Amino acid sequence: MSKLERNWQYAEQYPGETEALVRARRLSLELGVEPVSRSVGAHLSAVAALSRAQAICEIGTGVGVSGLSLLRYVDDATLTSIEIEPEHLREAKTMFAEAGIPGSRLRLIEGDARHVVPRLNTSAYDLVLLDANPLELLDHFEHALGIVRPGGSIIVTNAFSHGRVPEPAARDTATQNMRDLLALVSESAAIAPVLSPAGDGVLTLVRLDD
Ligand SMILES: C[S@@+](CC[C@H](N)C(=O)[O-])C[C@H]1O[C@@H](n2cnc3c(N)ncnc32)[C@H](O)[C@@H]1O
Repeated sequence: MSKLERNWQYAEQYPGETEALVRARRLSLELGVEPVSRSVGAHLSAVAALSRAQAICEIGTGVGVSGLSLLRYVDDATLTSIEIEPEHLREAKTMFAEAGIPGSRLRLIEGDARHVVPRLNTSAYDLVLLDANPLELLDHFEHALGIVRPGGSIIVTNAFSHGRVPEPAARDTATQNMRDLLALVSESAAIAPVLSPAGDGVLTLVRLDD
């Protein structure tokens, strides 16, 4: 194992998780839904806390690992979470309830985020997480830009597209979408981007003040 791989592995094993997170992660893996990794979850928790997020939106609820991470240190935040698969949303509801998150802090919406997000309030969210279908990434990003407030952040998971983004021979659509997004935000005067190698890559984008 190279030094970089050892660093990466150490970082993945480092964060402690709550019992609720451990339970949700186990269920997610059992159901074949890829949850955010431990270090990515810790990143989500820390960004939400650092930005004192009150209104959070996530696209791709899955079984709730990312949602529980986003809410971990922000007791007064509310989470709007959108999921297209009824079964995933049902399991996530159970995970949130078992974690003791009151229903008043959750708005769980079943539907296609490409139709749901454009109906949400504009510039209303402190933090938006994109963790859904990579083939729809550019649509989700455009809609996320509409709902995040100036000074707020958008976080994109799987920014290495399972290791393919840095691989020049990889030309599949999901990988190309991610490369297009990385290029777009690195050239934008309206966004401060940071790409972290946590998990399969986390891209954090701060929408600068207008
Ligand atoms: C990688 S999983 C999300 C995992 C979750 N964020 C977690 O860490 O526990 C992606 C999820 O996005 C959902 N999804 C895919 N396309 C979607 C869309 N257009 N709108 C809403 N959800 C979508 C999938 O059904 C799946 O549950």
